[in-house]
Amino acid sequence: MSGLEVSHVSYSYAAGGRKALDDVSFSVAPGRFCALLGLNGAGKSTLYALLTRLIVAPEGHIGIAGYDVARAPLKALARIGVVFQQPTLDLDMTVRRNLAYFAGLHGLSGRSAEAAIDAALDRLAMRERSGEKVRSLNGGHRRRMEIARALIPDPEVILLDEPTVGLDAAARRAITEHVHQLAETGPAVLWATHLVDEIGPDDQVVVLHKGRVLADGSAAELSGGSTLAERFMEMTGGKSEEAA
Ligand SMILES: Nc1ncnc2c1ncn2[C@@H]1O[C@H](COP(=O)(O)OP(=O)(O)OP(=O)(O)O)[C@@H](O)[C@H]1O
Repeated sequence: MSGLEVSHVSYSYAAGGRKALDDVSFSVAPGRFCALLGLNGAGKSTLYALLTRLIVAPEGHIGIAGYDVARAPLKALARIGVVFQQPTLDLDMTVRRNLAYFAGLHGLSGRSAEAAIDAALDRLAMRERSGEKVRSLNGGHRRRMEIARALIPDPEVILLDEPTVGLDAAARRAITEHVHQLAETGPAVLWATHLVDEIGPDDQVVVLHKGRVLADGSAAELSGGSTLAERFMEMTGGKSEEAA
């Protein structure tokens, strides 16, 4: 299987210190939407930093589209689309200029860049906004634009780190639906969240708590006879690292 593979990954920020990630293993198949469900401090952002090689895992294996992130980092990273928690847009450029700049970073220019930009904007229903300055967009449209940007290199794995933070309910729903539809077109999607209402019954769910994987299965399987929210509360005690 390609897609995303994480195997026995551990990480501590300080030598000998507490593990932010402790023997984490799971995989996401192509075409799957996987929610990485965890409270504050669970280790979600640390995992994303390792997947994107912002930091390097001393232990374990990370595979992206069949490439080992440690042994073939350029090939692996070229197949990832990332939406980080903090927006990174130039507010005074138009949507299209922002995307064109990013396309250039990926070696695309001219007609191939335009085609990739149009296709990405269409997938997020954002084409009609392409001439607007980012500053004039609302939070939901800015986020959609960042997701469109992540699609430009036609990634096989898409990583989103709590992409709905700060958005209202309608924008949250729209983005969640768009990304579920995206997964159906082929890429493996990893969506970090602490909000169970962003997860559908057929989605894969990996529950991360205090650096460990507590559960991995479909939302329906994990819910059992109760709701996913109840099961998540039972597993974690509803307490984040900060609150504990
Ligand atoms: N740069 C850092 N230096 C030291 N410890 C860190 C650093 N970043 C995170 N941690 C610790 O690592 C653990 C995991 O944090 P991480 O940010 O990965 O969790 P998270 O699930 O992304 O939480 P949040 O939703 O709050 O971002 C926490 O105990 C956190 O305090």
